[in-house]
Amino acid sequence: MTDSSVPPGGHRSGRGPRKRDDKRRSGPPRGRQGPNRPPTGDPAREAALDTLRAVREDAAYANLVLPALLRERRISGRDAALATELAYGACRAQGLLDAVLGACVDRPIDGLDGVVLDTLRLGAQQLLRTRIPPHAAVGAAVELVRARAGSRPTGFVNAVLRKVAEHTEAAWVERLAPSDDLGRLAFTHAHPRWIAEVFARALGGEEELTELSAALAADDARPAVHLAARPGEISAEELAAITGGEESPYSPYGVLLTEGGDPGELAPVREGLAVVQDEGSQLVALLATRAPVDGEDTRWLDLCAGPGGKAVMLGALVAIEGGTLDAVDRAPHRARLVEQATEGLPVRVHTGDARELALPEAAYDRVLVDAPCTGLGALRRRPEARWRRLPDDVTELTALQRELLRAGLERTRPGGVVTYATCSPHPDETAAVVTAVAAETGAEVLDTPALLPEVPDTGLPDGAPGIQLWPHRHGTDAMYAAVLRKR
Ligand SMILES: C[S@@+](CC[C@H](N)C(=O)[O-])C[C@H]1O[C@@H](n2cnc3c(N)ncnc32)[C@H](O)[C@@H]1O
Repeated sequence: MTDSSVPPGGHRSGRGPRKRDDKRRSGPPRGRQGPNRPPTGDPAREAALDTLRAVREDAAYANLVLPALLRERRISGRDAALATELAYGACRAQGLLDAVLGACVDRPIDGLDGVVLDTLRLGAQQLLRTRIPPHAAVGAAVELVRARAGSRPTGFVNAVLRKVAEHTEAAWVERLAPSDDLGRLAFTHAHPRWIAEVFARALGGEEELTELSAALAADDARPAVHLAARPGEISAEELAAITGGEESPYSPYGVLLTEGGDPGELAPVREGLAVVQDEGSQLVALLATRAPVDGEDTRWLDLCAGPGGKAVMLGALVAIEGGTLDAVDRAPHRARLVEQATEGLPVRVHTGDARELALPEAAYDRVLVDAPCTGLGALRRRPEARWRRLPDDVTELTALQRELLRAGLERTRPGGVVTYATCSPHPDETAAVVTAVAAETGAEVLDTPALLPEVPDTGLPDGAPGIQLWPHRHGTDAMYAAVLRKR
């Protein structure tokens, strides 16, 4: 199970999610523009528009809304691919599209009617970031807004999109981008400036603008889909042969899918022999098993396990050792997902706060703390997230991250190891947490890149502890991990 398939419920996926929204987010959008509107004969753009509305009005997650909507409306094949490209593309590029639209409209675009704004974003996305011919993009937008809001806004939508079409994306960037290098790169690759600053810090400073440009570009592209073979059940070679994919470059369990389509429908996934999981997550689970420990190595603990992607791999690997894994999650629905994902493995699932749960102290040989984080390393998978996250989200999370890492160390026996991981490269959530907790507790931070020697270029700048994976370097999410030994 990838982090992308995670039903959002933790802190990682979106700003201040309200629990009661989870159900609504996972279903197709309803309401004014819901099922009763007249069809336009353009199911792909209608689905994309409904997704943008749900994201804007309900703070929904595009990667949950759209698939549900495609299923419900039985949209498949080319229409499904087009709906996905347009909806996710418009969400990803929202800041850039809004800047261009703002230059074409003589009033603040925030004040526009919601349907009109969504239609304009969708139209601008097609004009600037796809190969759809301009007349087709503008015509489709006009028909869409006519079907949703009547004929009144059609002239306005037509006129604004014609202005957008006067320049290419590159020419708009030339006109509108901030003049400083970092601001320009952020604008060019449709990222908020603060996130570009965080990436620059994680890469070692603003001097390295070529690498920052590559990082932002890779983060703006759709991610590849990887499967993880369940250790002991099927090899990556067999899985690749069955699925027509390719063995992943680094993970011995990984398969890169080369064909489109719903990976959940593949036979090995349906039969529980493989899960959809980014190669970076596979490498973090693998890393957690790498540092040698003296003596027994059969009691493992996954303190933040939901929805269970890494718990499946750890459970399968500890089974081979004849051991057991305790898996904890605070959110009951995510703990249930861990139970489902690890069925048949020697895994006991506990629901509760990892900081308080009555688990044995100083008892585990290996512990994984895959902490809730901003998810800035998996923005490729959450199309709208980069515009929803705020710099302040980090402060709230780092206190929890430190407490969870401390809780992990308390449960570890002397000589045992704890792997701390985030799917964020934000230095405050990664090396800073590890350095502070190691100093407080006396834990030894191990040379983590040396534990994963087959993956190149994982070291952090200035000798900071841990490994950092990157989409532009490794083709994975930007996962961070560090291994500590309890003294
Ligand atoms: C990054 S996700 C874990 C992903 C998981 N390891 C996987 O590979 O599928 C973080 C998880 O921590 C859980 N969580 C947050 N605070 C927690 C706490 N205090 N105790 C236990 N779990 C917590 C969230 O519910 C979320 O499921």
